[in-house]
Amino acid sequence: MQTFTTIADLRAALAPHRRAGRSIGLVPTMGYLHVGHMALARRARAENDVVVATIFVNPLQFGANEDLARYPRDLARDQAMLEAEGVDFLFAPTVADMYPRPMETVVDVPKLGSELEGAVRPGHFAGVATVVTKLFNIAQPDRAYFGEKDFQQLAIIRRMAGDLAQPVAVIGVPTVREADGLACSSRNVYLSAEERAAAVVVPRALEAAEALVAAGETDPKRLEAEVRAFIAREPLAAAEVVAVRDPETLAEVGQIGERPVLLLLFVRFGGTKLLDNRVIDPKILETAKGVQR
Ligand SMILES: Nc1ncnc2c1ncn2[C@@H]1O[C@H](COP(=O)(O)OP(=O)(O)OP(=O)(O)O)[C@@H](O)[C@H]1O
Ligand SMILES: CC(C)(CO)[C@@H](O)C(=O)[O-]
Ligand code: BAL
Repeated sequence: MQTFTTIADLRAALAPHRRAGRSIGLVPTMGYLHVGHMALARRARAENDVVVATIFVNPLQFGANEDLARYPRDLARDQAMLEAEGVDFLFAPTVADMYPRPMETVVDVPKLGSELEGAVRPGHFAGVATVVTKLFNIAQPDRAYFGEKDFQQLAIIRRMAGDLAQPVAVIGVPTVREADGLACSSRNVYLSAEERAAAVVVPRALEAAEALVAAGETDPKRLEAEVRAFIAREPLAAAEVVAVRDPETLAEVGQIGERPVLLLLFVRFGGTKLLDNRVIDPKILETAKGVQR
């Protein structure tokens, strides 16, 4: 695997492959990689001739009081992990390589980007959309891979790529979890031992919600309240976002019944944010009940 830090060097490495008609898969990350990132890399490896991973802790998507300076980093370990997955090129620019002058241009998906996590982190999703557009322009991939754990981010990137006719297929990859169900996340390293043990309440809350829907809950507001109460039983957890939404549009839903719904969680443990979500399909739950009977 070759590592590049400048836009020009990555483009020069990709040019002969593009001329030869080879497909390019892109895996954008902020580094400090874990098995969730590896699932993205593996999928990209399986579906493309050339795989490019990127590691860039993007200042545009961090708020003034967020963890930009202390975001975990370990380039040597990340390189070894990507190499083991058969990634061809790593693009790991510095902030000066990526943004040689202050960015004047912003890509924003303002409606989707200002609610849920976006309401708690103003400007965050515009920073994401802007850097992802720039990464698309730099690598010009045929396919780009993003985790479903960051469900709202994936929805925003899909919408952006569609609205702007960006010539890339945006592919979502299912969430990879630790043994106890907690979604793998780079920021999990911030958790103290007590917080890590308590964090299992997040996947458990998703399971509890599914059980409530299976038992007949149809009111999204009541389900949200029940999930909030479930999380509140864990004293170290502070639920910022508990939302039942349409999985396609992220719009609010009137009733849980015919169509699948998304339950989206953003829960803080101390200063650490954890995201998780689950698509709950009442029809499948109904069928499963029938099979058990
Ligand atoms: N557990 C996971 N399973 C699948 N994909 C994941 C998982 N965690 C992260 N990803 C995806 O990897 C890509 C890069 O994410 P990022 O580098 O921010 O990692 P992260 O673990 O989500 O970090 P953070 O803890 O900062 O949110 C994103 O598309 C993200 O959705
Ligand atoms: C997509 C991304 C790499 C853009 O900086 C980041 O938001 C992430 O790691 O999810
Ligand atoms: N994984 C999403 C990137 C962020 O929280 O900044």
